[in-house]
Amino acid sequence: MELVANNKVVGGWHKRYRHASQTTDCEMTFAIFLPDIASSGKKVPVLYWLSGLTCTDENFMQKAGAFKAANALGIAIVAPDTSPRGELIPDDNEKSYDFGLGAGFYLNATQPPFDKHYQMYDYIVKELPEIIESHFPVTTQRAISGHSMGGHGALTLGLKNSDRYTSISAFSPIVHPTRCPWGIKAFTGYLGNDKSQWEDHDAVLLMQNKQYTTARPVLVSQGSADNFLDEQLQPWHLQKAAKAHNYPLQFEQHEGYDHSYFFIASFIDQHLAFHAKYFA
Ligand SMILES: N[C@@H](CCC(=O)N[C@@H](CS)C(=O)NCC(=O)O)C(=O)O
Repeated sequence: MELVANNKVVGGWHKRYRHASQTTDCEMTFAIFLPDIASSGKKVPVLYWLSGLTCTDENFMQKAGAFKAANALGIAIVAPDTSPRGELIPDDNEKSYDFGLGAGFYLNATQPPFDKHYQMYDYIVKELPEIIESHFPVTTQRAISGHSMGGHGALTLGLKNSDRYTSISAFSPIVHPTRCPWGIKAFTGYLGNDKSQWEDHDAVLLMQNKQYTTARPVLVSQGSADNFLDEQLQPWHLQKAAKAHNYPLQFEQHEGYDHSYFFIASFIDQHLAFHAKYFA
């Protein structure tokens, strides 16, 4: 693992690492925030943060303003990239922002030419935690959160791996990707035309079909002035599924907030406190 950035912040450390990933068969970069108590050797729990379309590990670390609260709560935060990267990694022919590089959708692609490297599900759920837990002073307590495409990732990975994550949260998530343009485009490209293969990656369907062993608590925050709300995000589908199945979903709509990191920066402390409750 190569250390590519090392910044002291609020008494803790922000670090970026590059490493060869066996899962995505390319070099990957991730960032980790370690609170100050980790420096004295105390092991801390980890929140995995999954970013949205066009992002890298840097967006959250630079814009969310999560360090002070994470430091006070004694939580490490890991922010992976949103897709495999590099010259040889296949991209969308049109180089659009919502498919290919920067848009891995946190699933294992089955369709060539994407299947070789776009294995983000296995990278996030298996390979990355193994790396984190063997190199850093962390416990095996994990929570998962994310934004937009990363909110979809947090919900689907969290629901499907309720033995691995104690709580789940999301900002402005894509909740029903089998029914919105971003999801349909990504699932067609990565998973093919057989829609039965898509169901396993749709938070609403996972909730409806009770595809979880333990109903881990979920917090979802959504801004009312989000320009993707009606066409892409449609959180009411998740609210309806949760209600129908008595799933512990805490859904909060916030007036006037948009889709940006200004919204995330406004409520990240609340999300961190939510996760800390279940780490305890
Ligand atoms: N039209 C936007 C769509 C992408 C977008 O809004 N991305 C969100 C996640 S879905 C984001 O976090 N962008 C990066 C940032 O704000 O730092 C663009 O082309 O950048």
